[in-house]
Amino acid sequence: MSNLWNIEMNKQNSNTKCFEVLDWLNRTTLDIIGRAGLGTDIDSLTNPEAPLRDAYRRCFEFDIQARVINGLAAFTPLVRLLPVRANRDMAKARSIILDHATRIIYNKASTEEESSKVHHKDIIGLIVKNNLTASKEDFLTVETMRDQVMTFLGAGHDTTATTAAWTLLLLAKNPEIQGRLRNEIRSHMPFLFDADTREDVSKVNHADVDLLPYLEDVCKESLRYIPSIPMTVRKTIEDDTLGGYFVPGGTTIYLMANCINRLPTYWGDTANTFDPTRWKNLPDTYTTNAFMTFLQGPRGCVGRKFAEVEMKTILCALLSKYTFELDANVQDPEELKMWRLVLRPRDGVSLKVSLLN
Ligand code: HEM
Repeated sequence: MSNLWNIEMNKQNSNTKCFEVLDWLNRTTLDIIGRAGLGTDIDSLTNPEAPLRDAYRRCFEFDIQARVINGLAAFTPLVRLLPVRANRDMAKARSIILDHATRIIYNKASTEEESSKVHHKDIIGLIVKNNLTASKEDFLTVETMRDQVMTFLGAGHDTTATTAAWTLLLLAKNPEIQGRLRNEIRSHMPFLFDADTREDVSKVNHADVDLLPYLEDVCKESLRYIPSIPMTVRKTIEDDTLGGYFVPGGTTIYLMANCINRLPTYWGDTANTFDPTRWKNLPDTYTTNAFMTFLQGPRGCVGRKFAEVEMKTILCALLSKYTFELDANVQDPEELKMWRLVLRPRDGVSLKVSLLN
């Protein structure tokens, strides 16, 4: 991504340019989940109109018709049958994603013979390989594996891209936090700041983003402050009592991560402030379940560690090359938060990006 940004800057003979970073990050994380999760090159970075990227763009359309149809469909699924553009777009997007997922599985399966010899590292490669020797009960059908591919593609890129984009916005709003973070990255990974060494594989392979404590706190704080999945739904399986209220079995519960993550009851008076230092000084009222960005428990996000490492890696790569400032020509994206599967700004996140001196 940063190499492509440099090309764009060079075209304008400038060291500074405004980029809509959310779209760029979406393409980056789609390519990453393609390679790391599915062992396939999606190439949406070099080809912004790649069919898969286009399909996800359609899924997240924010125009008025899409908003009305999706809002109504939450209560009356029959609305999905109406012959309107928003439904046709969703159906087309679904068929493109299904088609890609099916092709990925068939490509993997066709190399089954060799796969027992190949050292697969991607998740689907490992699943296909495991299937070769799986017992009857553990054997996965092509349809099940295809659904896994679709889940990983869907769950595994937009969430991380949106969080990374919000983080860059928060860093642009807080230059002192951005500066402190860059200093930490410089002291742990000086090679990233030198054009001759930043892509040196032997150095990159030895770098460990989990060793940077302030980076950890910035990421956790950004994930707390703006959770990319702000709400999820569960149904109670039996009668229970919650916070003193009787809740009958079968009740639908809306879990509002964006509220819980900012409740002063747990986080104290500064709950509504973006402050990475809070993580070194949590109040006694804090509890693990006050952080609901990935949910908690056995049905929490299985990709949490992957997402955290991915986010940290992206931040190290970008902050070692650029500074980020607010784009004075656009409304503050935080004022334009909209929820459509993930909580993203209506017009994306446009930032002024400048090459570091
Ligand atoms: C910042 C990034 C991410 C956030 C905030 C996030 C958040 C979540 C949340 C809240 C859920 C539970 C949804 C529900 O049950 O209603 C979930 C589920 C899931 N996530 Fe993530 N996720 C992120 C990144 C990822 C990544 C990178 C992957 C894949 C590598 C991934 C894979 C999954 C899968 C497979 C599930 C379904 C788990 C299940 O139902 O048992 N997620 N995620």
